Amino acid sequence: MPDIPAAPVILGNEPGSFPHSVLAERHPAIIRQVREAFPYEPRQRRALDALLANCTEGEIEPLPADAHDRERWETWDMDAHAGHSWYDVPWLWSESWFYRRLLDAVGYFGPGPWQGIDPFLPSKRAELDSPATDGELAALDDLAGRPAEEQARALLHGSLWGNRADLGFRLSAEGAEEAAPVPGLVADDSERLWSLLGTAGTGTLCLVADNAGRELVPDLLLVAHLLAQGRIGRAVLHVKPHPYYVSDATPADVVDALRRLTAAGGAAAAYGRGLWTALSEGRLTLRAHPFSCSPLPYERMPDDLRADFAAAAVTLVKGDLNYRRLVGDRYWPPTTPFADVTAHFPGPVAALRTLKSDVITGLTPGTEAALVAAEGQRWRTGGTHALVQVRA
Ligand SMILES: O=P(O)(O)OC[C@@]1(O)O[C@H](CO)[C@@H](O)[C@@H]1O
Repeated sequence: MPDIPAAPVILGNEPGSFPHSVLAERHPAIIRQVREAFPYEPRQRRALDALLANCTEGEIEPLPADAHDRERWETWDMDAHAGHSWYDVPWLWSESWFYRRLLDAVGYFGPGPWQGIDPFLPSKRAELDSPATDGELAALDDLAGRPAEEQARALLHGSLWGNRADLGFRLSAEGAEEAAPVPGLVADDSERLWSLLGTAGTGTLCLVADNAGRELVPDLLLVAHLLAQGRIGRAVLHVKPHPYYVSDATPADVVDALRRLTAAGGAAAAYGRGLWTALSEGRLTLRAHPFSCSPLPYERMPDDLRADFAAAAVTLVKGDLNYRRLVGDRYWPPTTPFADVTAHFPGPVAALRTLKSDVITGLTPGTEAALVAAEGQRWRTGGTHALVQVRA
């Protein structure tokens, strides 16, 4: 690891800051949304009310002794943070804790009849079934006639900007898409990414997915294209083991997306069938590692996950949250080299992300200055800029 001075870890305790607004406003809005989405029973409603009070005014309370994942959370710093306000521990930690406690409140971990029912399913399904998704899938018919190179670039672009389709983000950023119709890339290492993916590859691509629906669909299309073109021999798709950050993709969401593709007809269905076959033949593998929902940076990933990434020709890390976990959720000076903050990662890594939180690295001084001159600090969180950053 290069000797880079540590930057301050982001906490949520500064009123007026973006992290504070997530804890004080976004989380209560998510609780309201979940309450309305299902006919939850009185016990669950009481638990959601208790969570609302606890997450906004209370202290972190350790998981009960019989919780199925208590030991795991102990290794994930639970005891160190217990007794503190949600605002005073690392923001990354508080956010993960929120989703863990929300799933408890609705009975997701069971036992009981609500076990395994995804509280975010209605909003995920609505997005997957939307006319916007129809339009995106229909556009694949035109793309199918273009040269493979052009298809690959279009699909990479789709996967990158698909990251704007994040349902939690939309709760507090309505209108962001309209605000910047031609948003810019603040860093673009895509040529380096293509050189890692070669033209005749037998290697493995790991794709660490982010959101379901309109982000996961283009991610899957990209994987299907790379497999079909022989640029990779195998792909491993890392998704979340349980619902998380509202719209994050789980194995069930992958199945929904594949059904959506195969039912769409045309080129979309051909992609869908290709992926279906790849899964059944073991050329595409799903992984739902517990660490994917951990409140910690990837620097602390366990050995089995490290081995997965080490074996990949390249790991594509999608989205804002995964970026925060990849580089460390810290107030880095924006010109801190991306290669330095990702030196811990066990293989070539590429980040594809729209900017939705304060963390940023790898900018040139000129780019940072131009962004600040045009927008103050709004470019960091507005979701209107994106990046492709690669450490080979
Ligand atoms: O990871 P994603 O889906 O791109 O974004 C997740 C996100 O909406 O949630 C966090 C705040 O809760 C921010 O990091 C980011 O804005």
